[in-house]
Amino acid sequence: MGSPVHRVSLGDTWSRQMHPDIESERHVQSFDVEQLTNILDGGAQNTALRRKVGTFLQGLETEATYDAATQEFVIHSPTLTATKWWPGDLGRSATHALVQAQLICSGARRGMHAFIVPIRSLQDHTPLPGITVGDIGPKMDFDQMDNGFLQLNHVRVPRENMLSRFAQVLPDGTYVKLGTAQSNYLPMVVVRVELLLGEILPLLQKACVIAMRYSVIRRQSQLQPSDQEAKVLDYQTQQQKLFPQLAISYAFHFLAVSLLEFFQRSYSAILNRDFSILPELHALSTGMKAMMSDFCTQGAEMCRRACGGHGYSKLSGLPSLVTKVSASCTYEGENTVLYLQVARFLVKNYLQTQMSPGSAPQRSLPPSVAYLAAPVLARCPAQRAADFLCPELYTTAWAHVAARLIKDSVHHLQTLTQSGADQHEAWNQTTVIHLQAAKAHCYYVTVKGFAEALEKLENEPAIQQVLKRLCDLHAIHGILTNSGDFLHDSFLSGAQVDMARTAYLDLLCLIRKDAILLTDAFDFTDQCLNSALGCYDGNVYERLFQWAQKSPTNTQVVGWNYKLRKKAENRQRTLPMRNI
Ligand SMILES: CCCCCCC/C=C/C(=O)SCCNC(=O)CCNC(=O)[C@H](O)C(C)(C)COP(=O)(O)OP(=O)(O)OC[C@H]1O[C@@H](n2cnc3c(N)ncnc32)[C@H](O)[C@@H]1OP(=O)(O)O
Ligand SMILES: Cc1cc2nc3c(=O)[nH]c(=O)nc-3n(C[C@H](O)[C@H](O)[C@H](O)COP(=O)(O)OP(=O)(O)OC[C@H]3O[C@@H](n4cnc5c(N)ncnc54)[C@H](O)[C@@H]3O)c2cc1C
Repeated sequence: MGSPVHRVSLGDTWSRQMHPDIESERHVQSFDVEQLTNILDGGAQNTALRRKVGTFLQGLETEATYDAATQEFVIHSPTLTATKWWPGDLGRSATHALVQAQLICSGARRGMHAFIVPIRSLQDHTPLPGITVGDIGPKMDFDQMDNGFLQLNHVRVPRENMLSRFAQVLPDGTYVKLGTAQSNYLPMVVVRVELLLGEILPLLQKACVIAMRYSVIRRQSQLQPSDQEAKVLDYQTQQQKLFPQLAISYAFHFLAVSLLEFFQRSYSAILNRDFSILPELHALSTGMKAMMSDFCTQGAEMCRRACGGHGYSKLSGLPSLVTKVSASCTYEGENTVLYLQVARFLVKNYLQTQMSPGSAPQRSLPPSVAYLAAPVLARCPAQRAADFLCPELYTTAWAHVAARLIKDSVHHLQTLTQSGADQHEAWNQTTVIHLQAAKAHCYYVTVKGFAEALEKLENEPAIQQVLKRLCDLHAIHGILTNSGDFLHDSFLSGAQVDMARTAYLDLLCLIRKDAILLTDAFDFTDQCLNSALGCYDGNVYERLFQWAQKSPTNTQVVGWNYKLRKKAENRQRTLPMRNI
């Protein structure tokens, strides 16, 4: 099989021939890889477009006080701790910033609004009056990015510089609200939704590609005494490390795509000032950002460790992927804070289901939490391992656990408030339980989303079959790693957990034969992977050796040692003469 030119782009001599160990993985194809890539991209045209272009955004925050006399906003960061820290491109490059600031007009605080603020001269790029700006210094990664700090000392901008789709300040300072208080948070939703597919998920997918390809090249020990050394991917424990990461990569892909579609459908309604959909959109985008960044970080680290010593080498590309994806647990909202936003949404909706008919106008629950009102199934009906390969069974199991944990968290909250605790204190004392409930809800959403995405692939039976195995694995992996939650109220018995494990181990064997193809379908170029372990052709050791030669220790330092030695020799020769 030849090397698709869009994947193999390093142009080195090794790329011209396939390593037989990776070539054999692609010899018999149970599905069409290009077709799966097209499905992931949402069509062949999008694949072609993606191969041409991988964006991102920024935001800021402080105080903006309206001065009606001059029709300007005075933007000010009043203390050292109000200094904005972190925005990308701010350190050296940006000429303007979009500042998220607390609006103060006619003496009242109106919440967060966005303002365009010029920060550097367009003539000589020096900071404008009142602006203190610079680079924040060394970071764990993103060295190429000039993340910056910004202080604004009573900087004046015209009234027109406030973004005013959802709120306006009239010349006399009258505040006109066109949306809800929450609509000013919409930009966070937009960025979070876009980051999932644009930045966070590809980092795990790349780590999977690298670790999977390396695992069919790396041979170590024997499976049978007479055999040649086995590919490490043939070890069950290696499969257990990597296949859940592959499954999650696909689960998150389909979920992020459906979230993007939901966002696009909702966005036009929001622009037309229908905000009814915003709470669910917020909860979904926030929960998915938190869950994806958590799992992608753990998954990328698992892939790194699955590559043994070479995974620790920067030439593998894996350390950089791990440190980059780790940042996503913090930026665009720290994950604990985000999960608690989801919990707030869950509590509200659960309480809605508890309202007695007639006590308040009943509204239907948003689709993602409709399970809270579904009839309760006390026991899982599974009787054999194969029953755990039924999407309806495991989706229901996840809904059951999420609903129980949400109910439990509300119960704890209510018990504390009924015993006289202040509402905020009661919330804080139950946040660990809320966090657990929010995480279970998010897992349920991914399982349901993956299963629904597969239903739409009925015209691609081969791809549907191979992806269903990943969907099953994702759902069962979660059940096994959280088995305590499923056993807690005897929804699952110990015997049923054993059945789930049997189904899980069988799936590892089935996924093994398609593992390389499933990672090929992500369609990363060698250039984009930038990994000596993960190139399409599998020529790992040749490339590692070649790349190691380029290490400064092997080039400049040799010359440097030589110069030092020469200098020392010269000194030895000249010193005695001087002494004379
Ligand atoms: C190549 C590398 C790429 C790297 C790019 C990195 C770029 C990074 C950029 C950034 O990091 S920009 C900074 C991002 N900052 C955040 O995301 C802040 C995170 N914090 C929060 O989201 C907080 O929760 C909060 C919303 C700021 C808290 O504010 P507040 O205390 O006012 O809120 P609450 O009382 O919790 O909620 C009030 C109300 O608003 C609803 N809500 C909250 N957030 C949103 C939202 N995004 N969209 C819609 N609605 C939202 C919340 O549910 C509450 O509603 P009710 O329950 O009262 O109805
Ligand atoms: C690589 C990178 C790029 C970034 N780029 C940008 C950018 O372009 N623009 C921008 O504006 N910002 C950017 N940021 C900043 C980022 O948005 C913030 O760091 C992030 O939102 C977390 O806020 P914080 O640093 O104040 O954390 P903190 O809020 O100080 O969090 C510290 C700890 O406190 C806990 N905590 C905080 N509040 C609560 C709560 N209510 N309940 C329970 N626990 C809580 C957190 O869980 C965490 O454990 C970037 C950050 C990074 C790392």
